[in-house]
Amino acid sequence: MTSRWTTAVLDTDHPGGWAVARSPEGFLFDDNGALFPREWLKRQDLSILAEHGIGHLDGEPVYLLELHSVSEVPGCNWKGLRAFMLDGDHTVYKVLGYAAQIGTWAREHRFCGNCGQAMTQVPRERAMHCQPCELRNYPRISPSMIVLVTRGDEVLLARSPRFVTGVYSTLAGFAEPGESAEDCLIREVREEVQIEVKNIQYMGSQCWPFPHSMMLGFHAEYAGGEIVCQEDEIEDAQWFNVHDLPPLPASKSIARYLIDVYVARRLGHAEPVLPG
Ligand SMILES: NC(=O)C1=CN([C@@H]2O[C@H](COP(=O)(O)OP(=O)(O)OC[C@H]3O[C@@H](n4cnc5c(N)ncnc54)[C@H](O)[C@@H]3O)[C@@H](O)[C@H]2O)C=CC1
Ligand SMILES: [Mg+2]
Ligand SMILES: [Zn+2]
Repeated sequence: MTSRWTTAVLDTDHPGGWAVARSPEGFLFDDNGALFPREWLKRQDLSILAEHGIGHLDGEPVYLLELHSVSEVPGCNWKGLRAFMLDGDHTVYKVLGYAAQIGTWAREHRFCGNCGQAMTQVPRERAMHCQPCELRNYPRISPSMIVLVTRGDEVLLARSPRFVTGVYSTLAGFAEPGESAEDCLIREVREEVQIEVKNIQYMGSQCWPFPHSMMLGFHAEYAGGEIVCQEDEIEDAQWFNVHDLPPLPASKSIARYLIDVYVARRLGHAEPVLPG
């Protein structure tokens, strides 16, 4: 199956195509969604900080207008990326997730971190460049491990104080320099719940644009210890029976996929497919 959305570095001097607009309050949308005819969108009263050509959707070029501030566009509203993830077309959410990461990265790399001078976009490449020190910055991607720890019919799920009320999810955390994926997973599980794990198995990966994670998903078996929640990070953690699960994360997340695969295996049901 060919993908409907492919990323590319497009020349902003070319007219036409679709555009999305992003302000501190999220993406602009109307009854037709978040993609607007680009020439029409650029005629609206928007405070444009930068324009980026980001890829092709169904063969049509797509641009991002990154705005300084929110503005009124008749018939339109603004909403955050998470709302687009929770309802709406998954491909459009992927376009917006990519747009959000490129927009944030370019905005936060307007000046060189080494000498403080203004940086410029490298033509035909997704990079910011400082001429005096020859420094190049590329979009940031942070590897993060996410793991479902299981013990027979039970799965270990936890709550962060940041989660929606009642929702429990798998354990996750960012890799530190020098760590392997397995080292990171073992450390995160120890830090967050003081549990030891064994038989670590890689399950799949997913790009997660909150803010710029590359989630590597694993399954691991319980090897020892009693649950002790990390102060401030983990509000509650429990072993849940696969027949009696709490409210779970959003259906397209890798966290949910890891849980759904394990439950399907225990119950002998067909396994789900990881959303891209
Ligand atoms: N797609 C999914 O199903 C899920 C994704 N996640 C994502 O996994 C990632 C890691 O999860 P957390 O439990 O929040 O991580 P975590 O357990 O490592 O704690 C987060 C803290 O780590 C620090 N940190 C270290 N390295 C960082 C980096 N490169 N970028 C940002 N903060 C860094 C910050 O102080 C941050 O507050 C997040 O992006 C989160 O949104 C988490 C659960 C489910
Ligand atoms: Mg964590
Ligand atoms: Zn510099």
